[in-house]
Amino acid sequence: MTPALSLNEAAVTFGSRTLWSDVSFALDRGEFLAVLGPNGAGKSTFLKVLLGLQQLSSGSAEVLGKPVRRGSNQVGYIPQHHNLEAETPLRARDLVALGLEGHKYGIPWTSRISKARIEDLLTQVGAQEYADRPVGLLSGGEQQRLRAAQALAGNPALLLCDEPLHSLDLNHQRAITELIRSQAVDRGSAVVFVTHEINPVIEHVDRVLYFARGDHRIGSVSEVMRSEVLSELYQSPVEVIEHKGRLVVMGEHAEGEHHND
Ligand SMILES: Nc1ncnc2c1ncn2[C@@H]1O[C@H](COP(=O)(O)OP(=O)(O)OP(=O)(O)O)[C@@H](O)[C@H]1O
Repeated sequence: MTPALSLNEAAVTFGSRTLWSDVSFALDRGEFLAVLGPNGAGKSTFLKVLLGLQQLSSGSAEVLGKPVRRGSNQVGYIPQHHNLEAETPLRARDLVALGLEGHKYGIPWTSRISKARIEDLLTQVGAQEYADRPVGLLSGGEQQRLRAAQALAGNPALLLCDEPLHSLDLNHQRAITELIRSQAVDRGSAVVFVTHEINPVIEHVDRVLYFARGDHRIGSVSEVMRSEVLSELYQSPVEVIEHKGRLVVMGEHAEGEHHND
């Protein structure tokens, strides 16, 4: 079967800085990839490449066997959290409906099936009680739950998530994680999940892509999240400790603390 996503010797360079290079792997339908790394390592840029918003400096990237392009309805995206303007003229349920294919033609396509899908998603993210309120008046966490529902509304083959649990309380972290997991397992979407904290999703993760210092590692959680692997990647001592099923990574450095040129 054609992979949901494949990269071949992909690299992004800004001026003299190589953000990352030589990234080659394929992600199958139903696979859950966690993307980790310190601030500025290039995680969001990786998602931008897959959204067709950032050109590769070299190599290639394909979604469902075709070169990446902007605005593909096969790709769902939960952006990094930011608050919507207070006067945004949309109700919560309209924001979710925008995730359906029909919005491309101006008006959300609200057949009975799509209405049912929207109601279902609103329930799953716990947004029923504020479904008719203006989105700009909702809290950051409430808006974030709607963004997750919106990204899933079109049943994307590839779901890209940029820190989707940010600003959510524990209960809603679990609800959104479960929604994303079921999109992968029950509907066969590939998931690329950028996060600073692997523990909330660790049981669902098939592979980890870890960026640091212009380099990367990819593999299963137990292959990548090891002291010797991350110490080599950071080129300084990093210790990975497992405690009651949680991973604690000690000694990680922010990207700004070194120069990789
Ligand atoms: N268009 C651009 N031109 C120049 N530099 C850029 C551009 N886009 C991103 N960068 C730089 O590339 C680096 C990686 O940014 P990116 O947002 O991908 O990091 P990140 O790993 O997602 O970080 P964070 O964890 O802080 O969200 C940053 O230093 C950023 O300033």
